[in-house]
Amino acid sequence: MRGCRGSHHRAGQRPRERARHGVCRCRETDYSGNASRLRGHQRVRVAATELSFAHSGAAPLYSGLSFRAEGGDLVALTGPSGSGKSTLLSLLGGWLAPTAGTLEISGDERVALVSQNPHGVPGRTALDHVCLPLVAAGMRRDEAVTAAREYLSLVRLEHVAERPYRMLSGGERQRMLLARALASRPGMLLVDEPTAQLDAASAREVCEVLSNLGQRGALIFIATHDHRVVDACSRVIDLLTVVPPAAEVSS
Ligand SMILES: Nc1ncnc2c1ncn2[C@@H]1O[C@H](COP(=O)(O)OP(=O)(O)OP(=O)(O)O)[C@@H](O)[C@H]1O
Repeated sequence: MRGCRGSHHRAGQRPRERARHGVCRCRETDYSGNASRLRGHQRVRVAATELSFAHSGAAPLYSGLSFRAEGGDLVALTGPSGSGKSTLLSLLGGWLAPTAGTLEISGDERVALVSQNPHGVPGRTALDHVCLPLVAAGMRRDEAVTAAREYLSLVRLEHVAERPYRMLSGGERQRMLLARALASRPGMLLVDEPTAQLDAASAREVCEVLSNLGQRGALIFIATHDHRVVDACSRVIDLLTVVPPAAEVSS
């Protein structure tokens, strides 16, 4: 296994290429099917220093945004619509580069994104979806099935493992995609508005799952408007206060 290199995203630097579902430049060869441990990677650390970002031709979304976070943190990104929550996820994922300041990421850089609108293959089962990143990473199919069942159980979906995607509810789809993202064993998990499309009961289930995931060692950033999601998080970065001055980071 080869270690991940740390990276700086500096102002003016081209965003690096990165696969959306947690494939990094290191080789991950140790798949045992045990869903409960992170192997061979140091916990990710993120340090944003005096970060500014503006989309081309637009006013800055934030300037002077500074925060630190590391594996095990469950961080809510809050702020009104248009304050730049999804944009900050893209900066953290390396798909955008800061306009000024630095975003330093070291340790386990593997990243996975769960987007706001769940997508899946209608006829494929939940189990198939979670197996995919495991098989793609070289795991044998039978081992992948065992591991995928563990990830599904982590998000309380073992009972729908054999159900096709088209028959899953909105909340089940979100949780299944969280399980699939976790199956790629990211150091950092980026989640965009996980409860936006959900009714109260499904949103509560997703919050409970997110709260448990925070204890697994990955660094999780969640862009959200939902106070229930914020309550499930251990830290909050409020972008309301960085349009444009300084971020308020509370524990
Ligand atoms: N590619 C782009 N080019 C120019 N402007 C963009 C681009 N992407 C987003 N924006 C603008 O940047 C601002 C921040 O968008 P972003 O999606 O990050 O906000 P948000 O806080 O996640 O919003 P919401 O809560 O509504 O999802 C918005 O005004 C949006 O229109």
